[in-house]
Amino acid sequence: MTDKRHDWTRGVYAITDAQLLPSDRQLLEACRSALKGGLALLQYRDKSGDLSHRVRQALALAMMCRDYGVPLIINDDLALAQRLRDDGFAEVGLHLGQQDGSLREAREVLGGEAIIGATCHARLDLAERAASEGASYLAFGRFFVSKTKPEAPPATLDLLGEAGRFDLPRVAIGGIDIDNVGMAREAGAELLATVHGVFGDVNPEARVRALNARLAAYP
Ligand SMILES: Cc1ncc(COP(=O)(O)OP(=O)(O)O)c(N)n1
Ligand SMILES: Cc1nc(C(=O)O)sc1CCOP(=O)(O)O
Ligand SMILES: [Mg+2]
Repeated sequence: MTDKRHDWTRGVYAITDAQLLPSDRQLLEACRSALKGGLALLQYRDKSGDLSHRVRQALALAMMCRDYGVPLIINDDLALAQRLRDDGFAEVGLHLGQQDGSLREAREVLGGEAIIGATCHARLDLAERAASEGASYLAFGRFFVSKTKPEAPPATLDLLGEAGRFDLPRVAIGGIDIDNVGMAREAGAELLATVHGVFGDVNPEARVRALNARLAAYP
């Protein structure tokens, strides 16, 4: 029998953006389009602080992601991830940056199976710590010029090769797009995370397909 479980550890990791997708309708249409293109992971990233808005949008995305068999990752907010998991969305995970609370605590709360990612910037010491605290993947960046977060600290691609020693999926983030996704993959990133590379276009599905086609050249 073939194993049809979704492999979230390789491929395109799309991240939503409230400036690019301000309404519920825009967010949901764009995410459905991106999911049709074939995502490994989708992250809900919303800095509004409006709890009811965030719960409503995250719940709608969790339902949609379930239909496509793609894990939804909640940015920053352990309580929201926990709430969705308590509502039966067992595929919901969490992404934590360095200022977003304890990874160890998140692992305890969400359990051993949850996908929990960690921002490591350009630092292997942060990666080492995240790995020891139970991270499921390690995110490095920013590698290229980012429209979403131009102030993020820069990183160089050789870092990705060095991070292979942690034996966890490596995420490359920051300005990832069609012109450089192959370079980031070749340098060692299994997951290619992008906001503008997917949602900066009227046709996210076509963007994801194009990114996946580039990645297919690197088995
Ligand atoms: C996959 C991925 N990698 C890095 C980040 C950045 O997280 P963080 O440093 O906490 O910054 P914000 O996204 O919260 O502004 C991410 N979200 N996803
Ligand atoms: C959210 C985020 N974190 C980054 C980091 O380097 O930690 S770069 C970034 C923005 C990614 O958006 P885009 O694909 O449009 O550059
Ligand atoms: Mg954060």
